[in-house]
Amino acid sequence: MQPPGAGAQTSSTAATAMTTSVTHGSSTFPRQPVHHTHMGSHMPPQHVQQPPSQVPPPVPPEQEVTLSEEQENILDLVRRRKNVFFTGAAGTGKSVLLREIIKVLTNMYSPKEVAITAPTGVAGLNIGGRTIHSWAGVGYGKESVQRLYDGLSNFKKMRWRSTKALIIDESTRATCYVIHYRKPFGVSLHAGRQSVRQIGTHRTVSSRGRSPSLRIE
Ligand SMILES: Nc1ncnc2c1ncn2[C@@H]1O[C@H](COP(=O)(O)OP(=O)(O)OP(=O)(O)O)[C@@H](O)[C@H]1O
Repeated sequence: MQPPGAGAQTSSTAATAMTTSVTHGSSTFPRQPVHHTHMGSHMPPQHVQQPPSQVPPPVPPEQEVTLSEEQENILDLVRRRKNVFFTGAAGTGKSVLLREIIKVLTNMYSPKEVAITAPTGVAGLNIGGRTIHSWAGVGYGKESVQRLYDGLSNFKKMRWRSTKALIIDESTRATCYVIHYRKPFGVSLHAGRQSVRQIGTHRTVSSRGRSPSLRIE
């Protein structure tokens, strides 16, 4: 699944493993190019086998992860402040990569400047975040931009303005967006350059014949 306007450009690494493409200036937010990556045909899904023993094994301490070349390439795009969309089949290492992305972003910016979100509460909790609707403070997001904006509390407006990077982890769709903001949200809203037109669910968006995904324009 790709947002509207996505083109295709083969990545320099692992030609069979993933493709990377960049969108330019369509009506889809963000306006910055978005790198689209499909992860992992070289990494087969992993099936965890439970040991036959009755005694559960001790929980190992969190270990340093050595990322695969594919994961490292995507992380590098994030380090270079590129907007990234990545997807991949189950077990291809998206969650491991996302944890590293969060570490990089919270070092690059500050933890308060990184919004970690997901379309559902459970998914949000899995990554230490919250729902995109709750973070944005827009409820179901069905109203016009102006009404949504007018309904934001000062606290929420401040949160929008101070956010430097937005992560939307659509784990149920095996996709993840990482979006850097060069301009503060609030200013952009006022300037009308980058605006929230709609934050909707699959149903509200697809019923308008657009991308079947949570979408920010
Ligand atoms: N770079 C890595 N080094 C070692 N193990 C890894 C690496 N990346 C992923 N794994 C392991 O591969 C397995 C699958 O990874 P992960 O859970 O991140 O995949 P996923 O794509 O998020 O899967 P799902 O879509 O099912 O949630 C896990 O056991 C994880 O620890």
